[in-house]
Amino acid sequence: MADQPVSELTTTQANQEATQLREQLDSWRKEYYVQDAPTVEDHTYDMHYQRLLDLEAAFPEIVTPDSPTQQVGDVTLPGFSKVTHTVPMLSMGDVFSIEELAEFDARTKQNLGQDELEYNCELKIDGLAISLVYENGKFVQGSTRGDGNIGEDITANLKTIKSIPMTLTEPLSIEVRGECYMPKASFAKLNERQEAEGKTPFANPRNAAAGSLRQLDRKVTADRNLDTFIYYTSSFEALGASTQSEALQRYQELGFTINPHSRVCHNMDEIKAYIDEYTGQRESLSYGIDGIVIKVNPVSQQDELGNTVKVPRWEIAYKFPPDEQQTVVRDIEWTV
Ligand SMILES: CC(C)(C)c1nc(N2CCN(c3ncccn3)CC2)c2cc(C(N)=O)c(N)nc2n1
Repeated sequence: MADQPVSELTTTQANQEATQLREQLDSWRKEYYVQDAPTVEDHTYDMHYQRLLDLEAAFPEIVTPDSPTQQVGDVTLPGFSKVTHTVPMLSMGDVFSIEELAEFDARTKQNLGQDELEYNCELKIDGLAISLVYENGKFVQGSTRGDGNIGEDITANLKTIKSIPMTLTEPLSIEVRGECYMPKASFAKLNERQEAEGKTPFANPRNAAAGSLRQLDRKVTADRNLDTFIYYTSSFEALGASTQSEALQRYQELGFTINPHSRVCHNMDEIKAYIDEYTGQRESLSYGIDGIVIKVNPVSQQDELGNTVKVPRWEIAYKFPPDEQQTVVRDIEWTV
């Protein structure tokens, strides 16, 4: 039935197929949103969702109020209230080769009318983005990135993470962002326990961190040994920093944990050296990284470049090739 054109179906047939689709979609949503362990690609989910939309459009009488098509917007888990990010949490443009990175460098120089730029290079931590809000130096709210505009309030869970300060060293009212991640050693221990208890192991540290953060029971989160690196604030004026590298120092002074491997680079050669160094160190780091983030260092130039609808023009993520091809791609790169 599923591949029969909707126009050839009877109402009964459409209703039967729609009911099956709703059950299938609901179970996939539960895997994705509740267990953080999806078993199908987004594309598969989207194809079935579109089929249900087509059926319900052709046969409006079969629509049910609990149909996934009737739940508007991003589904938040029961028990987590929504948080609207006052400054949207943008995503990141990404490139997969040094050549594309050189194009980003050339384009950015041209946009700024400069022939030399200062970048801040950072490891791209493989965790999930969080937002932390402080009022007069007190932690008041924490949330997930969600869809960039609306996330889930996970304040109680974030309070169990040792690297998140409840009080800053200065009474600032700021919102900061960073990556919450699970160290590799904690991930291995957690999966041993999952298997020992007959539970499904997590696919990777990122899923484990997401699943641990979005636990309704904060005691479970507390037991997962999560950690954070802070890298951004939407309240730059409150910070008193004029570059990304100075801002990182300020986050540390305020009591946050920052990643110790950031480096100011002045040209593509220095950026390439940084990428090569940390491509080689990847396995030895105690946490997962999936690339390098290159940011224009002066905030004034970041503001001048601005953002597109989805991503800042002043930063790019260089993504490592997927593990299985890593050695092959790396060899080719060495001959370049
Ligand atoms: C604030 C900016 C936009 C410059 C920014 N955004 C980031 N991200 C955005 C996209 N994010 C995202 N997440 C889920 C879906 C789409 N985008 C996840 C964080 C950064 C992530 C890392 C990292 N991982 O180590 C980092 N050192 N710096 C970042 N800087």
